[in-house]
Amino acid sequence: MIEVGVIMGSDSDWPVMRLAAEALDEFGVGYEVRVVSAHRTPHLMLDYAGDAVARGLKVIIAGAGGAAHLPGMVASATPLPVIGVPVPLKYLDGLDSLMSIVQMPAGIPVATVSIGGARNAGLLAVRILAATDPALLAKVRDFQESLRAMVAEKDAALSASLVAPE
Ligand SMILES: Nc1c(C(=O)O)ncn1[C@@H]1O[C@H](COP(=O)(O)O)[C@@H](O)[C@H]1O
Repeated sequence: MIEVGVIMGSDSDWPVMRLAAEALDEFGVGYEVRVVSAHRTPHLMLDYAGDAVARGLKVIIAGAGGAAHLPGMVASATPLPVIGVPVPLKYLDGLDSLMSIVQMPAGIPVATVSIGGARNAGLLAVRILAATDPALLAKVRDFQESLRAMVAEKDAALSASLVAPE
């Protein structure tokens, strides 16, 4: 079952956006990947956003670089939650993408993650779905526990590597 749409303004965004897909894979969440651009394919973008609910999508992750209008425009044309990923480009280090995505006008929310933060976008989509899916929620809890265990392990290894004071 495809529940998440992972879309991006260009295939050149894929090296960043694949991190969202990998996170969804880890949790067994079904998704599709599409190149959709508000600037280059405005009619496709409106069709994609307009059909998303009928096609069974629950969350859309939209990544774009530069003048990144895709996440906000998709959010304006669908009632689904939209997570925006600012993709860093050669110039301006992704600050342009961040500013383009994060400062939405009141009424049209986009949940913006950090610059290049596609993994967190995938994990946030999982959490949104998990709110109404007890089995997925249990997986999120297990994942959180694995993070806690990882930190505890690193903490113990660091402590053990330090020379004890006289
Ligand atoms: N920001 C947008 C939009 C949009 O917002 O509609 N469409 C493409 N782009 C971005 O242009 C950058 C360069 O694209 P190319 O590499 O194809 O020239 C990409 O990061 C893409 O997300």
